[in-house]
Amino acid sequence: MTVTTPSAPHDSQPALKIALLGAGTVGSQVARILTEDAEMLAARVGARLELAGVFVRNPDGRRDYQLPRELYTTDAEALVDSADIVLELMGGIEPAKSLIERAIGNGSAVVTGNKALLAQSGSELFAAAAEAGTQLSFEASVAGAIPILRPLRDSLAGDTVTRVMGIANGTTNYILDQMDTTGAAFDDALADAQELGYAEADPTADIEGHDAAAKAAILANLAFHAPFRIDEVYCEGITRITAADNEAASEAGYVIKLLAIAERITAGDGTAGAVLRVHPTLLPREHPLAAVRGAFNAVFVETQNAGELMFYGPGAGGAPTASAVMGDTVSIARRLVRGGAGRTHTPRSVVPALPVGEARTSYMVVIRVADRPGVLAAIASAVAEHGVSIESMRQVPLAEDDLVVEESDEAYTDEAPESLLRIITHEAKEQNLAATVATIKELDVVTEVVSVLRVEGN
Ligand SMILES: NC(=O)C1=CN([C@@H]2O[C@H](COP(=O)(O)OP(=O)(O)OC[C@H]3O[C@@H](n4cnc5c(N)ncnc54)[C@H](OP(=O)(O)O)[C@@H]3O)[C@@H](O)[C@H]2O)C=CC1
Ligand SMILES: N[C@@H](CC=O)C(=O)O
Ligand code: NA
Repeated sequence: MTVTTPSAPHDSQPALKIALLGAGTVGSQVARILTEDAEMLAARVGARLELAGVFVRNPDGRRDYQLPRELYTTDAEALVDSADIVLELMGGIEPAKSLIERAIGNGSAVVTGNKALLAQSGSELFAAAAEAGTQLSFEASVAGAIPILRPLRDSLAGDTVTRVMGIANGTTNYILDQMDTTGAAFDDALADAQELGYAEADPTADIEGHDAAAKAAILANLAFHAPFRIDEVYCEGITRITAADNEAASEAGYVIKLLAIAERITAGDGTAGAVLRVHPTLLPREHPLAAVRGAFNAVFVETQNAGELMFYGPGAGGAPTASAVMGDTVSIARRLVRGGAGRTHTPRSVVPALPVGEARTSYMVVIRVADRPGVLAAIASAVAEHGVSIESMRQVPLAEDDLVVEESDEAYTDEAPESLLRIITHEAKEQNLAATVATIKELDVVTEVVSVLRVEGN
């Protein structure tokens, strides 16, 4: 599609120059909105939003939404220096960080969706924007189109947020949902997510949990008004999930979701802090998060006064994310027209990140055991040894053809039939649960640890 930039609405209106860095999945949709909705935006802002240019690697590349060729440039510095508002939609750390710093140094406002950058260098960028008296907005960086960051920073600023838990990565939710509902293979579902524009340029960030971890750090930063970085987030992706995990989840009435959790806790030594964690998690099928389909996201926020809030909507995709970018852009543009200092985010609280072992959670452990007297007692004793109590234990005899009997292994004779034992623990400290699994693995009545997954929402 090729459009000519429409004649500027209301030439008498002042114009704000917009620099667009990146014209991929999200940037091309922002270009579309700036072009097709120019009249509406000008009326809403009180000034025209004039696209000064688009920085890309390949100015002759084909785009989802094609602007006139002369708007595309590889001279990022000149473009940034010409703009009132810089929209950074490139991704990656460099040159995005240097260009954002350049824009802030010029006193220009910045809008970004770059969660990887903010989770690594957000504190210094927020400080630079505050020092320059300009605005750095980033609603698109977490949960796509969902307005979650502004409510955390502003609407809930007078409350105390104690926990944030949600599905914050659309690509992995799409993959898990496709595998759960259609039996799709992992690789096929990932390829679809990439085709649909959900995945990062390098989808390893999605499937290994790094994208969700970056978002957990940003959510915690705004929820707890304290700086957090991605290297303070415990992170497990979905690539370790096995068919046995999926079978165990389904058999027990659960669904597996990749959850990002940031929670205020007090450690065993009395230190008040926060644990930030991302990992595959079992949710009861009736839990609201279990019903989140496709690339949608949903975030639960627990607070002292407002109670529990839930935010839901598209977490990925060009147009939904562009909506969040444009929300920040219009908000900034209105302030530039009206005058006044930019709204900055300067996290002042000190909330130390605590090790994941201090978190309280529960586990579902599925093991294969020899079916003989004393097995349950041995398991119960191993669990109790670490101060963990069992919520439920279910034994399922294994049919003969379920057994893979190795010739050389005398333990697997006809005299010792086996069964699957599914244990769901009560909530306990992560470190005690992990120690319990390690002890169970060593028991001679246990022939295999089939599945170990954390459980939420029981
Ligand atoms: N996709 C999504 O659903 C969401 C994405 N985001 C974030 O938004 C940002 C953009 O994502 P998305 O649009 O999907 O990414 P794409 O990979 O689709 O687009 C990236 C764009 O930036 C340009 N670009 C990248 N690196 C450079 C460079 N070194 N020099 C010049 N141009 C460069 C590319 O140019 P060229 O086209 O010439 O290669 C391309 O136009 C990322 O930070 C991402 O994490 C946030 C929320 C949702
Ligand atoms: N790759 C990300 C894009 C949005 O942040 C995701 O899948 O959520
Ligand atoms: Na958002």
